[in-house]
Amino acid sequence: MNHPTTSELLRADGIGKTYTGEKGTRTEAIGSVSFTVGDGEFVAIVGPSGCGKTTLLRTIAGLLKPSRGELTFDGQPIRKVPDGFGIVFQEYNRSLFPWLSVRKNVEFGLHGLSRQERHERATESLEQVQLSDVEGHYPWQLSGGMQQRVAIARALATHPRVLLMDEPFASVDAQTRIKLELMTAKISSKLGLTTLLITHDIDEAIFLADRVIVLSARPSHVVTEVAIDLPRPRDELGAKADPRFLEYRRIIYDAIVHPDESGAVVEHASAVGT
Ligand SMILES: Nc1ncnc2c1ncn2[C@@H]1O[C@H](COP(=O)(O)OP(=O)(O)OP(=O)(O)O)[C@@H](O)[C@H]1O
Repeated sequence: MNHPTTSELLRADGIGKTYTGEKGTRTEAIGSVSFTVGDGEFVAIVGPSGCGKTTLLRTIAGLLKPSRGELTFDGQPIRKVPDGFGIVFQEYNRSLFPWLSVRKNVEFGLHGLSRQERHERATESLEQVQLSDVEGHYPWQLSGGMQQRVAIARALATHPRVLLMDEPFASVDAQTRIKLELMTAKISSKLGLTTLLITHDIDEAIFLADRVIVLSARPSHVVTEVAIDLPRPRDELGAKADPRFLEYRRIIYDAIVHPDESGAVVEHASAVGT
Protein backbone atom coordinates (compact mmCIF):
# COMPACT_ATOMS: atom_id res chain seq x y z
CA MET A 1 0.00 0.00 0.00
CA ASN A 2 1.27 3.46 -0.79
CA HIS A 3 1.74 5.99 1.97
CA PRO A 4 -1.32 8.07 2.71
CA THR A 5 -1.04 11.61 1.38
CA THR A 6 -3.67 13.21 3.51
CA SER A 7 -2.56 16.79 4.00
CA GLU A 8 0.29 19.05 2.98
CA LEU A 9 3.12 19.19 5.49
CA LEU A 10 5.94 20.90 3.58
CA ARG A 11 5.69 23.59 0.92
CA ALA A 12 8.39 25.26 -1.16
CA ASP A 13 7.12 28.26 -3.08
CA GLY A 14 9.50 29.72 -5.67
CA ILE A 15 12.61 28.85 -3.64
CA GLY A 16 15.83 30.23 -5.10
CA LYS A 17 19.41 30.39 -3.86
CA THR A 18 22.25 32.49 -5.20
CA TYR A 19 25.64 32.18 -3.53
CA THR A 20 27.84 35.26 -3.42
CA GLY A 21 31.58 34.56 -3.22
CA GLU A 22 34.23 36.63 -1.45
CA LYS A 23 35.04 38.60 -4.60
CA GLY A 24 31.37 39.17 -5.34
CA THR A 25 31.10 36.27 -7.79
CA ARG A 26 27.54 35.03 -7.91
CA THR A 27 26.48 31.39 -8.41
CA GLU A 28 22.81 30.89 -9.02
CA ALA A 29 22.39 27.36 -7.64
CA ILE A 30 18.60 27.17 -7.45
CA GLY A 31 16.58 29.20 -9.95
CA SER A 32 13.02 28.77 -8.73
CA VAL A 33 11.71 25.55 -7.21
CA SER A 34 8.19 24.89 -6.00
CA PHE A 35 6.71 21.67 -4.64
CA THR A 36 4.74 20.25 -1.75
CA VAL A 37 5.14 17.14 0.38
CA GLY A 38 2.10 15.52 1.94
CA ASP A 39 1.92 14.22 5.50
CA GLY A 40 3.28 10.67 5.45
CA GLU A 41 4.49 10.92 1.87
CA PHE A 42 7.91 9.72 0.66
CA VAL A 43 9.26 12.13 -1.95
CA ALA A 44 12.57 11.80 -3.77
CA ILE A 45 14.31 14.67 -5.55
CA VAL A 46 16.66 13.76 -8.39
CA GLY A 47 18.65 15.93 -10.77
CA PRO A 48 21.97 16.20 -12.58
CA SER A 49 25.20 16.66 -10.67
CA GLY A 50 25.67 20.18 -9.38
CA CYS A 51 22.04 21.23 -9.94
CA GLY A 52 21.67 22.36 -6.35
CA LYS A 53 20.16 19.29 -4.64
CA THR A 54 22.24 19.65 -1.48
CA THR A 55 21.65 23.38 -1.45
CA LEU A 56 17.91 22.75 -1.71
CA LEU A 57 17.89 20.23 1.13
CA ARG A 58 19.93 22.49 3.38
CA THR A 59 17.58 25.33 2.59
CA ILE A 60 14.48 23.26 3.34
CA ALA A 61 16.13 22.10 6.58
CA GLY A 62 16.52 25.73 7.68
CA LEU A 63 20.34 25.49 7.59
CA LEU A 64 20.62 27.95 4.68
CA LYS A 65 18.58 31.06 4.03
CA PRO A 66 16.89 31.09 0.62
CA SER A 67 17.59 34.11 -1.58
CA ARG A 68 14.01 34.05 -2.83
CA GLY A 69 10.73 32.33 -2.09
CA GLU A 70 8.98 30.93 0.93
CA LEU A 71 9.21 27.63 2.79
CA THR A 72 6.62 26.36 5.21
CA PHE A 73 6.37 23.37 7.54
CA ASP A 74 2.87 22.63 8.76
CA GLY A 75 1.83 26.11 7.64
CA GLN A 76 4.62 27.90 9.55
CA PRO A 77 7.54 29.66 7.81
CA ILE A 78 10.88 27.83 8.14
CA ARG A 79 13.50 30.23 9.54
CA LYS A 80 15.78 27.75 11.35
CA VAL A 81 15.83 23.96 11.72
CA PRO A 82 12.29 23.27 12.92
CA ASP A 83 11.55 20.96 15.83
CA GLY A 84 10.29 17.82 14.19
CA PHE A 85 12.97 17.61 11.49
CA GLY A 86 15.45 14.73 11.47
CA ILE A 87 18.35 15.13 9.03
CA VAL A 88 20.71 12.48 7.64
CA PHE A 89 23.71 13.63 5.60
CA GLN A 90 25.85 11.73 3.13
CA GLU A 91 29.02 12.15 5.20
CA TYR A 92 28.22 9.95 8.19
CA ASN A 93 31.87 9.97 9.26
CA ARG A 94 31.67 13.73 9.72
CA SER A 95 28.30 13.77 11.45
CA LEU A 96 29.10 11.19 14.15
CA PHE A 97 31.31 11.93 17.14
CA PRO A 98 34.22 9.46 17.17
CA TRP A 99 34.79 9.88 20.91
CA LEU A 100 31.22 8.90 21.80
CA SER A 101 29.82 5.37 21.80
CA VAL A 102 27.08 4.44 19.35
CA ARG A 103 24.47 4.83 22.10
CA LYS A 104 25.85 8.21 23.21
CA ASN A 105 25.87 9.41 19.60
CA VAL A 106 22.19 8.51 19.32
CA GLU A 107 21.32 10.13 22.65
CA PHE A 108 23.22 13.28 21.71
CA GLY A 109 20.85 16.06 20.83
CA LEU A 110 17.86 14.70 22.73
CA HIS A 111 17.55 17.89 24.72
CA GLY A 112 14.81 18.42 27.23
CA LEU A 113 14.28 14.73 27.95
CA SER A 114 15.04 12.90 31.17
CA ARG A 115 17.96 10.48 31.27
CA GLN A 116 15.55 7.56 31.24
CA GLU A 117 13.64 8.94 28.24
CA ARG A 118 16.89 9.48 26.33
CA HIS A 119 17.89 5.91 27.14
CA GLU A 120 14.54 4.55 25.95
CA ARG A 121 14.60 6.58 22.74
CA ALA A 122 18.11 5.33 21.91
CA THR A 123 17.15 1.72 22.69
CA GLU A 124 14.11 2.00 20.43
CA SER A 125 15.86 3.62 17.47
CA LEU A 126 18.92 1.35 17.68
CA GLU A 127 16.49 -1.58 17.46
CA GLN A 128 14.87 0.01 14.41
CA VAL A 129 18.20 0.08 12.57
CA GLN A 130 19.25 -3.30 14.06
CA LEU A 131 22.31 -2.05 15.88
CA SER A 132 21.41 -2.88 19.49
CA ASP A 133 24.30 -5.33 19.70
CA VAL A 134 26.96 -2.69 19.01
CA GLU A 135 25.63 0.15 21.15
CA GLY A 136 28.83 0.21 23.22
CA HIS A 137 31.13 0.38 20.19
CA TYR A 138 32.65 3.57 18.80
CA PRO A 139 31.73 4.70 15.26
CA TRP A 140 35.24 4.01 13.94
CA GLN A 141 34.84 0.36 14.94
CA LEU A 142 31.90 -0.01 12.54
CA SER A 143 31.59 -0.40 8.78
CA GLY A 144 30.43 2.57 6.69
CA GLY A 145 26.93 1.15 6.32
CA MET A 146 26.66 0.61 10.08
CA GLN A 147 27.84 4.15 10.75
CA GLN A 148 25.15 5.49 8.46
CA ARG A 149 22.61 3.39 10.38
CA VAL A 150 23.80 5.10 13.58
CA ALA A 151 23.20 8.46 11.90
CA ILE A 152 19.71 7.31 10.90
CA ALA A 153 19.04 6.07 14.45
CA ARG A 154 20.10 9.46 15.79
CA ALA A 155 17.60 11.19 13.53
CA LEU A 156 14.83 8.70 14.44
CA ALA A 157 15.45 9.09 18.17
CA THR A 158 14.15 12.66 17.99
CA HIS A 159 10.79 11.22 16.79
CA PRO A 160 10.81 13.45 13.72
CA ARG A 161 7.72 14.30 11.73
CA VAL A 162 9.91 14.84 8.68
CA LEU A 163 13.04 12.90 7.78
CA LEU A 164 15.36 14.74 5.36
CA MET A 165 18.05 12.62 3.73
CA ASP A 166 20.83 13.99 1.52
CA GLU A 167 22.40 11.23 -0.61
CA PRO A 168 22.48 9.02 2.51
CA PHE A 169 23.70 5.89 0.73
CA ALA A 170 26.12 7.42 -1.75
CA SER A 171 29.24 6.49 0.24
CA VAL A 172 28.55 2.80 0.78
CA ASP A 173 29.03 -0.22 -1.49
CA ALA A 174 26.23 -1.45 -3.76
CA GLN A 175 25.08 -4.37 -1.58
CA THR A 176 25.04 -2.31 1.60
CA ARG A 177 23.16 0.34 -0.31
CA ILE A 178 20.36 -2.11 -1.18
CA LYS A 179 20.12 -3.21 2.46
CA LEU A 180 19.95 0.40 3.66
CA GLU A 181 17.29 1.22 1.07
CA LEU A 182 15.15 -1.72 2.22
CA MET A 183 15.62 -0.71 5.85
CA THR A 184 14.67 2.89 5.10
CA ALA A 185 11.53 1.82 3.21
CA LYS A 186 10.50 -0.43 6.09
CA ILE A 187 11.06 2.16 8.82
CA SER A 188 9.46 4.97 6.86
CA SER A 189 6.36 2.84 6.14
CA LYS A 190 6.08 1.51 9.68
CA LEU A 191 6.35 4.95 11.29
CA GLY A 192 4.34 6.70 8.57
CA LEU A 193 7.25 9.15 8.32
CA THR A 194 7.16 12.04 5.91
CA THR A 195 10.44 11.57 4.08
CA LEU A 196 12.30 13.78 1.61
CA LEU A 197 15.25 12.05 -0.05
CA ILE A 198 17.84 13.74 -2.23
CA THR A 199 19.60 11.36 -4.58
CA HIS A 200 21.27 11.25 -7.97
CA ASP A 201 20.27 7.58 -8.31
CA ILE A 202 17.12 7.21 -10.42
CA ASP A 203 16.49 3.58 -9.42
CA GLU A 204 16.82 4.42 -5.74
CA ALA A 205 14.35 7.28 -6.12
CA ILE A 206 11.76 5.08 -7.86
CA PHE A 207 12.24 2.16 -5.49
CA LEU A 208 11.73 4.26 -2.36
CA ALA A 209 9.40 7.08 -3.25
CA ASP A 210 5.70 7.72 -3.67
CA ARG A 211 6.64 10.61 -5.94
CA VAL A 212 9.83 11.67 -7.71
CA ILE A 213 10.58 15.33 -8.42
CA VAL A 214 13.06 15.91 -11.24
CA LEU A 215 15.23 19.04 -11.20
CA SER A 216 16.91 20.65 -14.20
CA ALA A 217 20.58 21.60 -14.38
CA ARG A 218 21.66 24.75 -12.52
CA PRO A 219 19.97 27.15 -11.93
CA SER A 220 17.44 24.47 -11.13
CA HIS A 221 13.72 24.35 -11.55
CA VAL A 222 11.29 21.43 -11.43
CA VAL A 223 11.23 19.73 -14.84
CA THR A 224 8.56 17.20 -13.96
CA GLU A 225 7.09 15.10 -11.18
CA VAL A 226 6.31 11.41 -11.43
CA ALA A 227 3.90 9.61 -9.11
CA ILE A 228 5.23 6.09 -8.44
CA ASP A 229 2.39 3.63 -8.48
CA LEU A 230 4.15 0.47 -7.28
CA PRO A 231 2.67 -1.65 -4.47
CA ARG A 232 4.28 -1.70 -1.01
CA PRO A 233 6.09 -3.36 0.57
CA ARG A 234 8.51 -3.32 -2.36
CA ASP A 235 11.33 -5.73 -2.84
CA GLU A 236 14.30 -4.76 -4.97
CA LEU A 237 14.07 -7.55 -7.55
CA GLY A 238 10.28 -7.58 -7.83
CA ALA A 239 9.95 -3.80 -8.09
CA LYS A 240 12.73 -3.47 -10.66
CA ALA A 241 11.23 -6.20 -12.86
CA ASP A 242 7.85 -4.43 -12.93
CA PRO A 243 7.22 -2.87 -16.37
CA ARG A 244 6.06 0.31 -14.63
CA PHE A 245 9.47 0.61 -12.97
CA LEU A 246 11.15 0.58 -16.39
CA GLU A 247 8.69 3.15 -17.68
CA TYR A 248 9.31 5.47 -14.68
CA ARG A 249 13.05 5.08 -15.22
CA ARG A 250 12.69 6.05 -18.88
CA ILE A 251 10.53 9.10 -18.09
CA ILE A 252 12.88 10.34 -15.35
CA TYR A 253 16.03 9.65 -17.37
CA ASP A 254 14.57 11.57 -20.33
CA ALA A 255 13.57 14.45 -18.07
CA ILE A 256 17.15 14.71 -16.76
CA VAL A 257 18.93 14.25 -20.08
CA HIS A 258 16.45 16.07 -22.33
CA PRO A 259 14.66 18.49 -19.97
CA ASP A 260 13.48 20.71 -22.82
CA GLU A 261 11.52 17.84 -24.36
CA SER A 262 9.82 16.85 -21.11
CA GLY A 263 6.93 19.24 -21.48
CA ALA A 264 6.14 22.39 -19.60
CA VAL A 265 7.99 23.31 -16.41
CA VAL A 266 5.91 22.23 -13.46
CA GLU A 267 5.58 24.93 -10.86
CA HIS A 268 3.43 23.16 -8.27
CA ALA A 269 2.93 19.55 -7.27
CA SER A 270 -0.83 20.04 -7.51
CA ALA A 271 -0.42 20.94 -11.19
CA VAL A 272 0.55 17.40 -12.11
CA GLY A 273 -2.35 15.66 -10.47
CA THR A 274 -0.27 13.27 -8.39
N1 LIG B 1 28.89 27.52 -0.20
C1 LIG B 1 28.89 27.69 -1.52
N2 LIG B 1 29.39 28.82 -2.07
C2 LIG B 1 29.37 29.02 -3.41
N3 LIG B 1 28.86 28.13 -4.30
C3 LIG B 1 28.35 26.98 -3.81
C4 LIG B 1 28.35 26.71 -2.40
N4 LIG B 1 27.77 25.49 -2.21
C5 LIG B 1 27.44 25.04 -3.44
N5 LIG B 1 27.80 25.94 -4.40
C6 LIG B 1 27.57 25.80 -5.86
O1 LIG B 1 26.17 25.67 -6.06
C7 LIG B 1 25.93 24.72 -7.09
C8 LIG B 1 25.03 23.62 -6.54
O2 LIG B 1 25.77 22.86 -5.58
P1 LIG B 1 25.10 21.65 -4.75
O3 LIG B 1 26.16 20.99 -3.96
O4 LIG B 1 23.91 22.15 -4.03
O5 LIG B 1 24.62 20.70 -5.96
P2 LIG B 1 24.29 19.14 -5.97
O6 LIG B 1 23.20 18.94 -6.98
O7 LIG B 1 24.01 18.67 -4.58
O8 LIG B 1 25.66 18.53 -6.46
P3 LIG B 1 26.12 16.99 -6.52
O9 LIG B 1 25.12 16.26 -7.35
O10 LIG B 1 27.45 17.06 -7.22
O11 LIG B 1 26.19 16.50 -5.11
C9 LIG B 1 27.30 24.23 -7.58
O12 LIG B 1 27.66 24.98 -8.71
C10 LIG B 1 28.21 24.54 -6.41
O13 LIG B 1 29.51 24.78 -6.84
